[in-house]
Amino acid sequence: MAYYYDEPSRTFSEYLLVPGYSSADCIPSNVTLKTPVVKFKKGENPEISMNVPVVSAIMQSVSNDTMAIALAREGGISFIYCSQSIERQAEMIKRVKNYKAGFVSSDSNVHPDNTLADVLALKEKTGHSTVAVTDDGTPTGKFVGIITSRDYRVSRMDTETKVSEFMTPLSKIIYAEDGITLSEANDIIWDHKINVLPIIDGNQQFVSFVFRKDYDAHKVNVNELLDSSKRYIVGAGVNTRDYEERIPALVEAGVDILCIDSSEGFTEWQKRTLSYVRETYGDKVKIGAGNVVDRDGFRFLADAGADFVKVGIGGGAICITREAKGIGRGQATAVIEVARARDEYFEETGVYVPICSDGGIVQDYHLTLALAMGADFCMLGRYFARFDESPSNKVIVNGNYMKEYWGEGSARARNWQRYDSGGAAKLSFEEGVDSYVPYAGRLHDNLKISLSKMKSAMCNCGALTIPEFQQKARITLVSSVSIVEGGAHDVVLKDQQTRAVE
Ligand SMILES: NC(=O)c1ccc[n+]([C@@H]2O[C@H](COP(=O)([O-])OP(=O)(O)OC[C@H]3O[C@@H](n4cnc5c(N)ncnc54)[C@H](O)[C@@H]3O)[C@@H](O)[C@H]2O)c1
Repeated sequence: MAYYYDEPSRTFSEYLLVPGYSSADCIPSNVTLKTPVVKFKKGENPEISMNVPVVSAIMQSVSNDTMAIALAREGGISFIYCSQSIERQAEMIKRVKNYKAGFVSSDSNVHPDNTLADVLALKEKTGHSTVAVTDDGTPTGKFVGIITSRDYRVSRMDTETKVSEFMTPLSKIIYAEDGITLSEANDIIWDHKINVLPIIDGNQQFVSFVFRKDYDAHKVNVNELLDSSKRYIVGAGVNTRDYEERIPALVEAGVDILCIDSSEGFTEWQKRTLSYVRETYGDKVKIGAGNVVDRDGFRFLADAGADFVKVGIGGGAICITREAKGIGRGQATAVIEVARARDEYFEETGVYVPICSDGGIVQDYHLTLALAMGADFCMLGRYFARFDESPSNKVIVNGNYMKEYWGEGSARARNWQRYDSGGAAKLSFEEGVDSYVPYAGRLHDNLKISLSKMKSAMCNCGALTIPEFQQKARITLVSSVSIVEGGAHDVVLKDQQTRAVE
């Protein structure tokens, strides 16, 4: 006879935090959101931690190199999607690892025979007023001069004037050699009171610009997540099929952490993939696995060598696994059970295996609840898909800006042909949908607000760190009637249609 659970499985919206005592030093600016990402032994520190407890989902519409740079800048990690060719995914990883914060590859370049008219057209197109002059007009050509708005007067000059006649030549420019650190570059900018510093290699080839105005932006990102060589940390998804080719290519490209991407992690496929990593790389290559929704699944993956375990089946906004196959579990219930299993495993073995809650985050407070219930960090898809930095198109739908967002189980993602049902018969049903989400602007602005809500709630519970929060949190189930009470109620909401009476 089938096993029946005593309790229904529940989602985050069914719970609330009950505040506890907060002392005077319990203020949001004192809260740290640092959290472990990979397993560690009792008394030791994890080799990878994050400064904010969020990662972006392994999805075509969410995590590419642009998103990875933006999120690492804020202290989190993106897992670049694996539903693409190995070469393309490795290229994305390389772009993140080669990205040097503060060193900007120029998008505005001309050659000496171009004219003022060309410069003005370029400025109109890029919106940038600093133009590099290289012998071939490319961003990597031989650097011969620079043009800023101080070099020309449109009202007094013929627009056919050649660039070579009005540019500031290299002999009159302060520049620096490639290899300089950002802080050294900024010192030169300050000492010489200049706005831009060209970086040139030993052969006079142009490498990048460092701008004075970026200095403050860089300083603002106190949470940036960097490796020991000061490069951004980046993750990548892998599957349980081509791992023997894909993982070496990603490792070669410099990936910091991998995660097996699947709706269901309690499988022999995942054990084989984890064994391959341990046999080939020992503990040097970090890899998470999942997804699971119960104690047995967690223990299976922890024993198989996972560095972290991802929790959640069917909770994603674009996921229809529950409807398609009747498989899944309420996200809150899954996190609570797996967190208990993680603590029990830690007691028994002295090894702490972090868990990641994947899916089901609709409101910002759901993130806070997931952490309170024991998640070490959360993976989000829809949340990040809404931002400028996600790879998908921005479109206008019924007069509103939207971003496209599609599931990895949708036909759109699966067009990248890796899926079959394990044999000759192709999977003929979808487990994800193709959709729009409201466009929300820059990642930095949105994440700042979400995390400040989290810090504020932690303070209400008297906690300054995530582990302390998990110890102190008191969580209550709410009745359906009190959920109504929690929203705006018994008032007439004002909207754009409301007109003042003169
Ligand atoms: N988290 C969720 O709730 C959820 C739900 C649905 C889909 N998804 C996403 O959709 C995508 C597809 O998920 P999935 O579970 O279908 O992918 P999957 O690749 O893990 O599994 C697809 C099928 O292939 C089989 N399989 C896996 N490795 C194999 C191997 N080496 N040899 C033979 N057969 C093998 C599996 O048993 C399964 O039947 C993933 O990106 C996943 O994250 C997520």
